[in-house]
Amino acid sequence: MSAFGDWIHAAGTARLGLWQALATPYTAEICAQAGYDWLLFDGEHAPNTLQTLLAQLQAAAPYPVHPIARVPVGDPVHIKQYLDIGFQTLLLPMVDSAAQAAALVSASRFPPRGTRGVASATSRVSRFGADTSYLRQAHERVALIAQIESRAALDAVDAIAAVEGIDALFIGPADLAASLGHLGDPRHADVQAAIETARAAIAAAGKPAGIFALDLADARAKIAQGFAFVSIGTDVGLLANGARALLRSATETA
Ligand SMILES: O=C(O)C(=O)C[C@H](O)[C@@H](O)CO
Repeated sequence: MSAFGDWIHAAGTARLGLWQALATPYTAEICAQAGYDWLLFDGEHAPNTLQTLLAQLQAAAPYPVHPIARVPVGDPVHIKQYLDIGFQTLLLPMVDSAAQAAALVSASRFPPRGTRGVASATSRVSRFGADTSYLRQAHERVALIAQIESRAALDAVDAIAAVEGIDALFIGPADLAASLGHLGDPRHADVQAAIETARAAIAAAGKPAGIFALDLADARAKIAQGFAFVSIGTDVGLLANGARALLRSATETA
């Protein structure tokens, strides 16, 4: 198992994460000191740029939390840029085949193992050249998580999980539901059955299975189901739901 997989399983319980979509270093630091095992910084569905992601990564750096970044699309450009600013673990959306997964692994590795461009003298990840071991060790430090969130990905989950260099797989219920014909209904029985099938296949391949939980009850259920790393909430949800709940409480008659 990879170093990331070892880290996931070292706790002996599910690693709990919080989704970051507010795209600000201030809220990232607030969440980083809250005690979560990992934070997901979303480059796909949040108003993030490379600069905002860098600022959030720097804000979280002093805290014992594992930063994971989701690239907007799995391509060599975003992989290269996200790794160069210092993310070591990337979540790759919409991985639908083993061939696609293998190409993404190659994009994350320096030659001769892959095709990642080299700029360690100016990159934060190698401490701007001070970490002279980075080039040799990068392929061992980088972890890639393939998102399983389509019918095609379900059909290929065994092959994707078998790809060397894919350290873990992560299920996206919203997109999976849409792909299965249940747009907006990730709790549909067909979707939940597909999620369990994928989870079992990932576990059988010896790799950690992660998932985005729909709410706290779903998070508890997914942990009990055997998911190894679970996003149990979002920063946006905490703020939006908390703001509404406070107003309701303040205006309710005693
Ligand atoms: O498909 C999903 O579900 C995910 O990948 C998680 C969502 O994208 C997350 O942004 C919450 O909506």
